[in-house]
Amino acid sequence: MMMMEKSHYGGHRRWACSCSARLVFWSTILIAVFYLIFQSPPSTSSLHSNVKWSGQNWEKRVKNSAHPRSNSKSGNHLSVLVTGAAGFVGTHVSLALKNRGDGVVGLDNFNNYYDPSLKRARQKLLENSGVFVIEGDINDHELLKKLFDLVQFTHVMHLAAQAGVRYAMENPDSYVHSNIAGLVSIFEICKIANPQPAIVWASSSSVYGLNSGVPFSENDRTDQPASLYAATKKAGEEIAHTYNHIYGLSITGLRFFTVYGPWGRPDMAYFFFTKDILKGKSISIFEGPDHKSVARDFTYIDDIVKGCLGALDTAEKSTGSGGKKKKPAQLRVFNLGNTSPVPVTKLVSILEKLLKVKAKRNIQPLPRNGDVLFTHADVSYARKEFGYQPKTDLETGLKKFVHWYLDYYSHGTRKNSRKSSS
Ligand SMILES: O=C(O)[C@H]1O[C@H](OP(=O)(O)OP(=O)(O)OC[C@H]2O[C@@H](n3ccc(=O)[nH]c3=O)[C@H](O)[C@@H]2O)[C@H](O)[C@@H](O)[C@H]1O
Repeated sequence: MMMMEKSHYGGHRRWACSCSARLVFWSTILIAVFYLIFQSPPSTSSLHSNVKWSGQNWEKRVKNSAHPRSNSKSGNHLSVLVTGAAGFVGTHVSLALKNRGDGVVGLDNFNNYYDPSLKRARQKLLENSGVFVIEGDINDHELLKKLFDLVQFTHVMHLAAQAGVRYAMENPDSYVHSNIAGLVSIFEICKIANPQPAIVWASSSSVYGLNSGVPFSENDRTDQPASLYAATKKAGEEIAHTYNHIYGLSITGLRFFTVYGPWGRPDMAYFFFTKDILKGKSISIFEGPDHKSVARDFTYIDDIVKGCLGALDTAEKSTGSGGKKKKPAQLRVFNLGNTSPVPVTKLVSILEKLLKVKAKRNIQPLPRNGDVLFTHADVSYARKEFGYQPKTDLETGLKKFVHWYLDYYSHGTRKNSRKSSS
């Protein structure tokens, strides 16, 4: 009996306990839900600005980095904001500008589209050369405002973008976010800056889409893009026209043709072919209908850098102020290619020779995922305007790439087991 009573009493207490525990549990959940619904979380930008983008030290670093050397080799004394500075082209262009004495501030969001540790390594390289790279997004208006309040940039080299033609089918939003919204965000801040900087930005050879007439000239049609990537770059060129027309921004678009070289992008074929050949993994080589070879006008990074600097140096000043245009401003688009397309099969043969490893070739029909059959640049306009003349053939350029690749990744595995990305 006693036992029963005890147990009854014990049972009641357990019931009461579990009841109040449940009450506490559900009220916590309820409070959390209310909090999530009715409290807007602090914006990431303000969070960041408190932590990373303020303080005298931060401002000093920005200003120092932006300041051109008085004995600048170019004699131009540019102060350039380079977006996408920890990217492949961004790193090389930033270094070249800094080395000749121009001021450079880098901006990069270090996203994980490909191995961010490669971007961090590039950042280290830049910081060793005196280029401060700010971690932030081109869509962060508050950060851009802060930067433009601190520095009177003479130029913006806008290279931040979502790259890759095939990835657009997996993640279309990121192309709209970076290549459309991000571009508008950059134009908006430049539009209200006083004085307005001149802008040079990365368009793409992919705007030529399904065109069949070669070589591709800037005057050719660009209304048949084969990928969303290409479509966002084409849209960017139209948006550039609008900002030039309404606000007097001086804008130059550069159509890059399959840029490769040391510190390159791991999502590009020459890069992951190298990785896979070394690992003994098979590589897919695309071919066109009737076994037609697919070819690209592969362009070495040093040639592209020269083109970027040429475009910056010949960019005229913007003509607007206070958000209003005073008179017509410069609007240009240039092809920056190598002018000699090479079949992808030949690219693979060169890699085999340099790596001394036979590739396991898996020939596949070109998937309908954004790729085009061939690209080929006519660069006569860039040659005329700023003496652009590509000098590096594919074999010479790949040799330099392979040298860097082996050095970078063998050091990585030995010293800090850095993984090569895919
Ligand atoms: O000029 C540009 O505007 C673009 O250049 C670059 O695009 P692409 O020219 O397509 O380079 P990339 O992917 O290296 O493929 C190279 C070749 O390998 C073939 N390819 C590719 C993958 C594969 O598995 N097999 C294969 O044969 C493939 O069919 C192609 O023929 C940039 O990535 C892009 O961001 C943009 O800047």
